[in-house]
Amino acid sequence: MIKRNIVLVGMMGSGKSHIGRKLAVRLGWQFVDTDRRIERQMGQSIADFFERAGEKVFREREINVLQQVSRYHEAVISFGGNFPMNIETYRILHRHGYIVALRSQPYRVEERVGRHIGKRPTVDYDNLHAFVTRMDAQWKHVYPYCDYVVDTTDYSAEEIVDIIVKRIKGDDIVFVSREPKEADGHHDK
Ligand SMILES: Nc1ncnc2c1ncn2[C@@H]1O[C@H](COP(=O)(O)OP(=O)(O)OP(=O)(O)O)[C@@H](O)[C@H]1O
Ligand SMILES: O=C(O)C1=C[C@@H](O)[C@@H](O)[C@H](O)C1
Ligand SMILES: [Mg+2]
Repeated sequence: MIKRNIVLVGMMGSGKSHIGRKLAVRLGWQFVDTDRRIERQMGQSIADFFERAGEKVFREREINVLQQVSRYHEAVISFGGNFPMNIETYRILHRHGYIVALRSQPYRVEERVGRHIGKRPTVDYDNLHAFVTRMDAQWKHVYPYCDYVVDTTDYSAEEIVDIIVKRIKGDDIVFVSREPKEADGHHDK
């Protein structure tokens, strides 16, 4: 299989941003976090942008970022936790991206998401358990379409990076190197 990049998807708090950054460092690739990119483009936090512009505009911005970054070479791309995974977005991701889904047991997601009250605009912090249970049920339908699924409940970031690196070295994937004209030099923090 020939790919250009690795995309990390999964529910909020599964560790996409945390792991993605470290995976990119390990591979010597660029790192893109769609949330951070939107925050940079809009000059405000996701929570503020979402509140001011509304969900529709936020989702359009996410799709716009998806179209920009899905063609990158040698990039680890971490998506937002509410990123609309449907047939259309899946096709765009799958064309150039090796899709790694991060999943975690709901209790761990509750623990991680509950650490930053207010950061994630659509989370119902007053009923976190029920919210995460619903999210977990929705994501279960997405995993079968992904190239690889890693459970991050009980592993450190370093261990998860090791698991992904081992998998991509053994999974008969060739990652096409970046062409100079497409390199944009941006690294998301
Ligand atoms: N394997 C792990 N071990 C310990 N802590 C972790 C691990 N993965 C993530 N975390 C912590 O959990 C929190 C949520 O992680 P992170 O922000 O990476 O999730 P995310 O999947 O990017 O969420 P979102 O979809 O909202 O962007 C962070 O505080 C992060 O440091
Ligand atoms: O809809 C939401 O509440 C969110 C959307 C994504 O960008 C997430 O990454 C963010 O943390 C929360
Ligand atoms: Mg994130």
